Amino acid sequence: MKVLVPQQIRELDKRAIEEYAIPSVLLMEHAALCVVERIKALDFAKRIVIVCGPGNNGGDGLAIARLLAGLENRRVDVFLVASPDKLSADGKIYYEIIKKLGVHIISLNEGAEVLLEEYLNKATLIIDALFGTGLTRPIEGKYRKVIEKINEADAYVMSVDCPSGIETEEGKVLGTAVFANETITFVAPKLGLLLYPAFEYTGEVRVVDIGIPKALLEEIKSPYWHIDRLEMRKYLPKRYSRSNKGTYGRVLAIGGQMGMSGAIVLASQAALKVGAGLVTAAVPNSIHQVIECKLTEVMSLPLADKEGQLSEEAIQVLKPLIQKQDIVLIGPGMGRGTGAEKVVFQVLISDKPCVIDADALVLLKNKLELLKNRKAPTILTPHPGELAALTGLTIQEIVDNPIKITKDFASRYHVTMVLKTERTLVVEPTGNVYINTRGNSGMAKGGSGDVLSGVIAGLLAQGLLASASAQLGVYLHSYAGDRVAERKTTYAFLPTDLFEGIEQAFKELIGY
Ligand SMILES: NC(=O)C1=CN([C@@H]2O[C@H](COP(=O)(O)OP(=O)(O)OC[C@H]3O[C@@H](n4cnc5c(N)ncnc54)[C@H](O)[C@@H]3O)[C@@H](O)[C@H]2O)[C@H](O)CC1
Ligand SMILES: [K+]
Repeated sequence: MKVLVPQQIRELDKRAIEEYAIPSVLLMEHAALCVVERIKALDFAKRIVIVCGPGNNGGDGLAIARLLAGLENRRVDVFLVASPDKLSADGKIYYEIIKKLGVHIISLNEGAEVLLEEYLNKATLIIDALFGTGLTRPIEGKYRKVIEKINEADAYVMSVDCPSGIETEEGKVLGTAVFANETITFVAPKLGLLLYPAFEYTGEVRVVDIGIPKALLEEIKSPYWHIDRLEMRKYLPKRYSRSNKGTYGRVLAIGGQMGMSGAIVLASQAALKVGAGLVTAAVPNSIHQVIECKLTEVMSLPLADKEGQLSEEAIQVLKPLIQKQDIVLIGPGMGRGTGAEKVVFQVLISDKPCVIDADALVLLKNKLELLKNRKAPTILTPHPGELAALTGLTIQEIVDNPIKITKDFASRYHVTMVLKTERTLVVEPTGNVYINTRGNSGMAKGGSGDVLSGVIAGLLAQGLLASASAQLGVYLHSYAGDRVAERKTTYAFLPTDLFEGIEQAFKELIGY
């Protein structure tokens, strides 16, 4: 799904009004209807407090109050944190209506906070309509107090368009912000809502259509996309009744070292698990026996070894072997010795599509020109630490600016990047950015990344484009993680459990 920045939402709004003659108040009414529809689905929402700010977000809140006022068994109280004569034009319309309807409105001037606290404590649902996309400066004074009171209350909090205090372009908290249980956002997901730290405030995000003409939405260009089920279904590689193992691609997975046999086992098994036809794990001789014991369906190959890591001599065997593969995965558990570095060089100069992970990423640092000159599709799967090693930036710089830095790297070296964080990004060389919102803290564990690189490699081997392999891989992996966490909690799951989760992820994606 397309993700937009607030300025684009304003543009859509303006064009809907000017080019389609849709009165702005109609959009507000539509937005309010969507929120009320959701409120009606919440049985506990009997005592509702709506907190309204001065702009159109507050206007939405007043429009919601009008619709709720007509419902039985729901008590509605409105707190207006603005003087009525300074409301937006549409907000004023609703203010006049609800006043006439007899809705209980409390104007929140200095000193009325005690009253607010009293009402919030009795409420079962708080509607946060203080600020939306029009927030321009840090929250201070009475607004800060109101947000603090909302956060202290026990009631369920539903934010209108965004949690108040969140800036919706970069996802920053301006001063303070509402912690919502859910956010109903209008028109499209706003970029900021998907990013850190905002996503810790939004709760579940629901996107609703408020009647902006479809043609306008389709026309508007955005480099940002949310990785969601509908899109991912389209990427599922085809399975043919008339096929054999050669149909689904050969993967060579290079990695492993003494004391790290698990990483390459996980990665190579993951490639097979998502449908690749034939997978070979190429490992240093000293761990080959161990690998043979651990692997059943994956083939293995011992390579020349020096002190438990791959040695330079491994290249003689690897060079012809790479030519027989459809794709190469390199890095999991490989180590960073000089032999490993030579092997990375060999893969880079090959004409095979490849997935580069873990230690191999760090070894790329002095080979960036080779990376840039590759003709075959290349996918890099760093976490911020590995990207820091690759770029010479600090981890903090990457965490503060993940989109820009990953985009710059992807376009400069013509590679598809998968930046692994709690909001994993897939970035194409063209600059398109795909954001994943699934996954959980149970996946922050050694071995998870190895499964991911294997999954992506297995999809790439089946003929998907690099970006599609990366997006679908990230989706399946994080979806699997969420299913596993449901069964085992985020504490007690192991990356090997992801294999079972991947089965569920496929089933639900296919629609079994
Ligand atoms: N197409 C749509 O998506 C529609 C969205 N709607 C809603 O409108 C808001 C955006 O409304 P806008 O009036 O532009 O902004 P806000 O309501 O967020 O507030 C602006 C208001 O607040 C003042 N202000 C800004 N920052 C601060 C601050 N830190 N402290 C105090 N005051 C502040 C600013 O000066 C303005 O006066 C969108 O989110 C939707 O909820 C429409 O209802 C329908 C179409
Ligand atoms: K809000």
